[in-house]
Amino acid sequence: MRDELFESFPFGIIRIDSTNKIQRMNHYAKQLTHALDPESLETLLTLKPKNDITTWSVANHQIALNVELFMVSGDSNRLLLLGLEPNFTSALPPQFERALEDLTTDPEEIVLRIVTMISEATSFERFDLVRVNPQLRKYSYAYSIGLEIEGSIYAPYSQIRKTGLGWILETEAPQLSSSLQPEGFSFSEDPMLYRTGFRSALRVPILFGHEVIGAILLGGTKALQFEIEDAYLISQISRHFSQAFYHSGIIQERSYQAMATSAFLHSMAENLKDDHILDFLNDYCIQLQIATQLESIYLCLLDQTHQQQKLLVSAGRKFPQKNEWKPLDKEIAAMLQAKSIVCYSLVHTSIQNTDELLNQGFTSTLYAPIEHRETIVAALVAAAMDEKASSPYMSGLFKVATEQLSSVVARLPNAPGAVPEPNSSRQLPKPTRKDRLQDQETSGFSRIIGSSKIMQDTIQNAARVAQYDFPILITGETGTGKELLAKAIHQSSQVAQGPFIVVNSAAIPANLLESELFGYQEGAFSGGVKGGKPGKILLANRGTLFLDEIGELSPELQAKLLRVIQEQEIEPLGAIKPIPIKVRILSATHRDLSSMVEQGEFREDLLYRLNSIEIKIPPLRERGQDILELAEHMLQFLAQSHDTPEKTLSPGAQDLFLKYTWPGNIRQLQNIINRLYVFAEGSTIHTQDLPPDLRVAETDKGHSEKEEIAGLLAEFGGNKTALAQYLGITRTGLWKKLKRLGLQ
Ligand SMILES: Nc1ncnc2c1ncn2[C@@H]1O[C@H](COP(=O)(O)OP(=O)(O)OP(=O)(O)O)[C@@H](O)[C@H]1O
Repeated sequence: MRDELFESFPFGIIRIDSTNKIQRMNHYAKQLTHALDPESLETLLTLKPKNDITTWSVANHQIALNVELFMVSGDSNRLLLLGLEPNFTSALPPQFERALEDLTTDPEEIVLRIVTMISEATSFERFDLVRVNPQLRKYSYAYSIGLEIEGSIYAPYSQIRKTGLGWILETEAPQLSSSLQPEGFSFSEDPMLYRTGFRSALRVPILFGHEVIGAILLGGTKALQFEIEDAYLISQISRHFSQAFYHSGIIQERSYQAMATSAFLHSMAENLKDDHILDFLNDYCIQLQIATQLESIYLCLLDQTHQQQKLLVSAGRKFPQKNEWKPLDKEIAAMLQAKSIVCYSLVHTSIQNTDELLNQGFTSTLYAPIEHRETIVAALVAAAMDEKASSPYMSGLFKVATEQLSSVVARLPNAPGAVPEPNSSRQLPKPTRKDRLQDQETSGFSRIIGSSKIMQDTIQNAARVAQYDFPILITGETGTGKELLAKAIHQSSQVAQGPFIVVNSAAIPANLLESELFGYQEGAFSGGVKGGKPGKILLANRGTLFLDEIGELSPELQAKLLRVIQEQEIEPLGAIKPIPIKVRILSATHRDLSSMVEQGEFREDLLYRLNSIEIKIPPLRERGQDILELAEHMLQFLAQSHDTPEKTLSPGAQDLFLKYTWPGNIRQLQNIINRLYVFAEGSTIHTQDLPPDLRVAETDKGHSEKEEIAGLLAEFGGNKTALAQYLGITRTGLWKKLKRLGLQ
């Protein structure tokens, strides 16, 4: 892999030792030697230790040299890597670039792709991916795999300068310890690495703009295991994914914060005494009003039949409303009809302006529904004397606020007349555990769209078996909703309160899957936390483990998994004794496991263990009107989340949607809908807006999946990456599909 890159570029490596003596290490490109005149070397020595582009005037012509600087520790030498090609510093072998093409913001997926790429680029016995936040002076291990290090390699940020990570943070350049030896240790963690058996280390920064936002740390058990070319290649890889890594870090941080906040709020709501609920809601409105600087916020309870409303608590400028039941305001009625936030504004002519509050000195208002068990039970209303209440920002904030309030408001009975008076000490019923389970049950399966008989039967079967702890095997083509169904089963199961852990056997490189599933023995590990790395099976303890693409499991792992199921215990790598576990196993595959058993590719005993009940999800083409329901749902969602007018499919377009075979199922449908939402003009999507292959369905009714895919492949000029993206499936998924259809 590495050689492919280097063969295609003229480049050379020179060593500058501490006495400024220059030594050529190798020269793939003869031209570069021209650059090594004394004057140029002076210039080189002034460069900062990070990649730079320098232009030399050599002989009669100018050459632009891309220069990368690396440090090889053990001595104070620097290595310079020089390239002649104008795009030398951005080049990456095509297979790596392709791995970055399918855009994703899923932090886990990005981390996995990085691990896969690095493991394809070079061999190592230990890999750490570190996220760094220089502003907050903190760092964390995003992923670690490989030999466990003896001792704690974690250093507090204040002492980070002594570590290899600190060095690359300061210099923004890679660091290569080609031969770790006690006489030549450079960093505080080197003795521990050496004791563990590592003989070489490579540390590469991940730069985003001018900032180090992370690092890749590799350990090797052989001296000279990594070379300067590895450092260069990994720097290149890191540069390509740095943006995705940066953004996924932000997303992850936010989702952690959101989860923590929601857990915090839920537990507060749970422990709130009944006679404190109104005080809580009152305080909440006051805090929200102070934080948002809106003039007025109030919370209104609705009766079960949605005929009446009642002011419950308010903050800021008071409304001329009493705390008693009255017929619905028409804005609240509009909110109920839209089942989403509605805004009014004096200024935006596009927003229909009928709000009475606007006549009372307010210029914008917002009405946000609070739902419980999919029923709107209250409204959070805001009014402002500027445009703030009708801004998309405020809608986003109120969406979160209403979701948070839902569990508190749910504790108020919402029948007319049954509302406790403020500060009353009347006891309200607490939701029971059964209530909560029922709640989740509705939410899990209700997220699955499809009223076709075949789909309804499938959902019903799944809901029925969810309550038992039998292992379930979910089969179906790629993108049919296997994971969605698995999650719904978990949410309706006895272990709904436990974790739902997903392992996609196809997405994780085979050599890393074992530790991903089974984890490591105890000892210092990521972030210096004692206890090793728990595998996903252990993480799923008292919950559900969803093994996606189970057909991709190697024979060794099949055997180990079988043992886990039979013995109900796991043995992390290197552990002294097994750990007992209780996990509900759901698995999924798009492959025919029975014929894999016949071919000797899948263990029969494991198959019997996994599919005590099989649920087959039909492909989209067999679900009739579901296609239109899903399309409509996706269009509505896009319009709502972007605050734009809704688009609908014309009858002709609907017809073509029904005729098409949807080889990529719902993922493909989502891709097409996204594109139509962006590019189709006007509020109706017509047949001519549809992609060509859908329009072909108009004339060619007897299209088979094979013909469909073959036609698409030709249309994309054989570019499988582009086709996989179009179908909304991974390249591995496409490869399997082509193989199945005999098109490979
Ligand atoms: N019936 C459905 N209603 C709403 N959304 C759906 C439905 N089925 C699938 N989806 C959505 O389609 C996408 C693909 O679904 P999912 O990942 O569950 O499919 P899968 O069969 O597990 O795919 P793969 O085999 O490729 O892993 C997801 O975004 C999912 O939320």
